[in-house]
Amino acid sequence: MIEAAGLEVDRVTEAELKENGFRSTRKTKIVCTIGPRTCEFEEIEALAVGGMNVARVNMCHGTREWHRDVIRRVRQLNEEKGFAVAVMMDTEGSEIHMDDLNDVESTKAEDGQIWTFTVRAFDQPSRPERTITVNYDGFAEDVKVGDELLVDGGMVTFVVIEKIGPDVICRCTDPGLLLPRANLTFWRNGSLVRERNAMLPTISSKDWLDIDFGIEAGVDFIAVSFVKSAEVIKTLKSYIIDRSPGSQIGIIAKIESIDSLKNLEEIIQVSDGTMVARGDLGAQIPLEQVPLVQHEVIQLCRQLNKPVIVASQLLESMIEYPIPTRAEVADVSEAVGQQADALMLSSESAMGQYPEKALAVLRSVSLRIEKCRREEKHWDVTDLRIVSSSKLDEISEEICNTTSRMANKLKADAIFVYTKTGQTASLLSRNRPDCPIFAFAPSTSIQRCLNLKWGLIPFRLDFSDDMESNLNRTFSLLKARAMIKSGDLIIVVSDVMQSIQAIKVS
Ligand SMILES: Nc1ncnc2c1ncn2[C@@H]1O[C@H](COP(=O)(O)OP(=O)(O)OP(=O)(O)O)[C@@H](O)[C@H]1O
Ligand SMILES: CC(=O)C(=O)O
Ligand SMILES: [K+]
Ligand SMILES: [Mg+2]
Repeated sequence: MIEAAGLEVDRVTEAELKENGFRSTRKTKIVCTIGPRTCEFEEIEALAVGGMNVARVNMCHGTREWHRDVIRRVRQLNEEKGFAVAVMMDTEGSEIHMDDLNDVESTKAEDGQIWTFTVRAFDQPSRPERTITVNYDGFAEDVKVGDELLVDGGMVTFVVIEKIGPDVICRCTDPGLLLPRANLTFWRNGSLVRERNAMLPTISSKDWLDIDFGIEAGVDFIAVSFVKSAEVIKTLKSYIIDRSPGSQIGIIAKIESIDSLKNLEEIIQVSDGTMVARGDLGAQIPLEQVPLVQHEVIQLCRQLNKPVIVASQLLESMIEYPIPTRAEVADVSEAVGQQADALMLSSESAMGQYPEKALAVLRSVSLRIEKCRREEKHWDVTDLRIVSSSKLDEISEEICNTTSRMANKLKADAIFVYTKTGQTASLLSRNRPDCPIFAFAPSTSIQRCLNLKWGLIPFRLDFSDDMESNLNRTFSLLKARAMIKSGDLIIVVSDVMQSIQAIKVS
């Protein structure tokens, strides 16, 4: 962390601020999935230099030791090199998937071939040819002859022709590559079958162990896969408070199960953020509905003051190619234009050939679209609903709304917010103002958590209840580092004092 008498800011952000000026600082945050292609210290560092705000580890893949090493490297990078990269752990969840194919990269299913899906486990040498083990014991009971079995939402399709005890015999009707641990859904008369498989726990026993591991390893966020209702998020939150009192771990609800859609508002309400996990979502609802759900979730999150991540296949072709397709650029532009808090790379950064180039595309598209919105004075006139539960909080909320409008009208250079919990910073971010929001928070864990939110530039700073002295100190520290200059117009708010100040830097 770069530290000058108690003021710490991300090294890359500081450089960007100086180079491009406040207004052209990127507002949309970037999450990168760390995988075999990006797990070494130098590779993670290259992503951090390229603008990664959050590193994601996916517990579907790799061992806990592997993840522990990655998390350690991110921490080390933050400490030694002045970054504030947050760590997000993503749970596996217990939806139905195939086995790891004994670690072969992929296997081809040809048109008309007969394959067996079974709940039996095999030792490597005894596995019969064209046999796939399924992780869910009730599988053979849930499916019926005539059901369609979709691998990865339709990358490969089978039809069930016979059931023999634990074995389900299928014929391939749409050939393609089977990938290790690919997700399986089954469809009857054009509808997704939700039978006993709908009762699978959102957090499996393996997930609980992973969560213990995550708490112990000090992750900043836990993303819960296949959330169906708000209950599971509440249970996890009380579990974490029990295990680790005072914990700042944020819980991200992944919207990827058809069951989550009828409980969206409650789920978002109890979570600390949401991810539109378009990969699995697109295997559970018709594809043409995925963009509509994305739009709805982004709007709802904004209303409920929660950050939202748009994930999966943003730059899928860049797994293999150094440039994206025009359609992918349009998709990224759409998510930035919708003002999602963050965009996420999956395979592109985990195992693709061009992780840094993919990151650069997200960065440049974000900057371009954000600039365009500013130039068009595309200010949001969205009526934000009141999220506070007490009158005092409602006053703070109103102050944040007014501050943002004021900053836009006065063309302020930045908003400064002194925030003990991060809440006031979040209420400002929610307004999506034109200028960047410098958020001063007392701990590095709050600083990292704020790094997921739109437009926030998180600093770590010890501050007191005396706003006058906080301001004097911050201004002189920032001026000394050429991060603000005389003549800049700054609007200041805090959760110490319910007031708005507009200050021209002298
Ligand atoms: N830790 C890891 N070890 C090995 N391979 C990994 C790891 N993390 C990711 N990958 C590879 O990158 C791919 C994309 O990662 P991603 O996190 O999107 O997973 P996914 O399998 O699509 O599941 P999810 O629905 O949770 O995103 C994976 O399918 C896997 O091949
Ligand atoms: C990210 C994720 O889990 C998905 O898109 O399915
Ligand atoms: K996962
Ligand atoms: Mg998923």
